[in-house]
Amino acid sequence: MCTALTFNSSSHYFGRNLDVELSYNEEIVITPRNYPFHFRKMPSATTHFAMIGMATVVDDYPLYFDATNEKGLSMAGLNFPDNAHFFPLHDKKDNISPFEFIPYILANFATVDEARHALTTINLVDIPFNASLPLAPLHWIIADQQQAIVVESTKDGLHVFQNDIGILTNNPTFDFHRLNLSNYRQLSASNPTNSLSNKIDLPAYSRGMGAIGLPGDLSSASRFIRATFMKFNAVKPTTENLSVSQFFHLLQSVAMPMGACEISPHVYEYTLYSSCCNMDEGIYYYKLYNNSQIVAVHLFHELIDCSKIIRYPLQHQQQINHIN
Ligand SMILES: C[C@H](CCC(=O)NCCS(=O)(=O)O)[C@H]1CC[C@H]2[C@@H]3[C@H](O)C[C@@H]4C[C@H](O)CC[C@]4(C)[C@H]3C[C@H](O)[C@]12C
Repeated sequence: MCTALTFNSSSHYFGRNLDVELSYNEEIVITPRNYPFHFRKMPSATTHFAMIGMATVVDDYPLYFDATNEKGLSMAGLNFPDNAHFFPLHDKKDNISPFEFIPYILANFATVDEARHALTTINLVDIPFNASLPLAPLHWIIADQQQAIVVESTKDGLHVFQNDIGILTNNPTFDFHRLNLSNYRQLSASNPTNSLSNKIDLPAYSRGMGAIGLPGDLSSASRFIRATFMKFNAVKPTTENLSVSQFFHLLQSVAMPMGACEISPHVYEYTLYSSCCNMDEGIYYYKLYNNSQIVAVHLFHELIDCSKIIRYPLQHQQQINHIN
């Protein structure tokens, strides 16, 4: 499972947990402005916005999981199995394959409004990258510094939802998660008063009782609720380091320790990485399951006018600060 979220504090932040049972040899990849994106059914983009994100590189092509472009527009793909449906070629539409979707949107657009407009003519076409990398059944969150949307291509067509929560998890469809939130409207960060009965003495024996009923399990429905509760109650720090730290705490509240989610005997889904991208400064921070140190890669520290992708392998070594 996965969880993506936006958070505005000292800057604007976008990130996600990638929860899965295996690695795809992902790394941090910067695609500079002059890297030629050759789309299967659309004209190539030879100059475009630069972007930074997590991707698997195959045949010099960045297969992004999530990324942010130089304007701050950000996008992440999350599993949407059984619901995701991609269509045959449509000769009156802009045919984009799911693996091209993040590059296409981030290469061409600066804002969610621009992306939303482009989506009116996009057909997510069922062309896989190659025979060994089939279509990934995803839905996507697209966010800028002001707003977010969700894109879901299902059997009945392409749906674009305004996402006023700025959170996405997995199945079922986004409209379910949005409505399901109403079931939790009684949750509170402060201790509740006794509204059960004024005839019974019900002492608040602990702090945190306003969150009794907050689902603690790992299902996508529960992670959506938990991430929303944490995000909307989160204090907004005023410095970069504290904001990044706060962001990773929000993601940690919906992360998966290895062993808690068994998908087949002795195979576990776990949080491979957590990311937090500063959308204003183009800084991609990440943590790995076995390296809790925050690593940062800066888009604007590179020559973003060049034409070759720039790759930073993930730093898997745990960094422990032994102080005696
Ligand atoms: C499995 C990942 C999503 C994680 C997630 O949401 N898990 C939830 C599990 S579930 O709710 O319980 O089903 C997705 C996110 C991005 C995906 C990758 C990106 O789309 C890039 C390429 C696309 C190719 O078509 C397939 C390989 C791939 C490299 C994808 C592999 C895999 O499907 C990824 C890594």
